Amino acid sequence: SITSSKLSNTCNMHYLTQEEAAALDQDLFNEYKFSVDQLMELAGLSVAAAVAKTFPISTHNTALVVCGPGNNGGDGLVAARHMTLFGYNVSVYYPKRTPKPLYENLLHQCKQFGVNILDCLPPPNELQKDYKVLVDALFGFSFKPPVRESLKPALDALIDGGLPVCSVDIPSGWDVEKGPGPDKALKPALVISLSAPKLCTQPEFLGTAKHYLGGRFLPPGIITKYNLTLPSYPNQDQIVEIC
Ligand SMILES: NC(=O)C1=CN([C@@H]2O[C@H](COP(=O)(O)OP(=O)(O)OC[C@H]3O[C@@H](n4cnc5c(N)ncnc54)[C@H](O)[C@@H]3O)[C@@H](O)[C@H]2O)[C@H](O)CC1
Ligand SMILES: [K+]
Repeated sequence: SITSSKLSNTCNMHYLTQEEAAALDQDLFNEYKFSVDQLMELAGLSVAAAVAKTFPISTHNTALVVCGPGNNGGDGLVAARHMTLFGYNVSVYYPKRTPKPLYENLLHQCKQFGVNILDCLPPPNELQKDYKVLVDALFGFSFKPPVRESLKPALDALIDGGLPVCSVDIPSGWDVEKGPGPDKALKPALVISLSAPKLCTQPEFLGTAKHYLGGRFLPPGIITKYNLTLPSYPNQDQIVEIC
């Protein structure tokens, strides 16, 4: 039945702690010799694929991607480029830029592909005028609450924009393990867990949000080491739904 397949898809899933997520990431770089660009490209591509599947261009052709200072923001820059290739009209808001070639190059590529880079954020109540969907690439698994003042307006835009939000890896502002705090929290419509889901993406926290797994790059040794029980990706797909 639908119920039992839903249970089998989530009940025995191993959700990562913040420490495990960081250790797994480090293993990919140190033990498996991946470069961050390689993984970010696949992560960002899977984000774009999940957004397009959930909010098709036929109904949601304009998107704003809000990017933070770390690799979660980098995934957002990659996703923005791929969404442009898919035909979306994409804008990026990237208020706190880290001066590293990786991010500078990704931003440069966005510009070359016709992504509109915003200097300032429209007030939350005006976002609905220009956009149909928001992508939350503000914070990922390294976030420690509470959010600092400088990035609060960016988070508030995602919370108060009145638009569906697609969160990259975790919903920004949430505790990576404990989920949304007692204060006003983001309520995403879609979460794309990258490589493996973190504790805050358990069904009790996500409620009715759609949940996809992306970042199809884990070597078998990592799956064994971290006891991961992940759904299998269909065919050549970059994403798989976690029901
Ligand atoms: N292994 C994988 O699956 C891969 C995932 N990727 C993505 O990388 C992020 C994690 O990236 P990381 O650079 O470690 O950190 P974050 O982007 O989560 O954020 C760090 C950034 O945010 C600042 N910050 C932290 N706490 C706060 C706060 N309370 N207020 C304001 N700012 C805060 C911090 O100073 C840093 O600047 C993962 O989630 C995936 O999205 C990789 O792309 C590929 C491999
Ligand atoms: K996020």
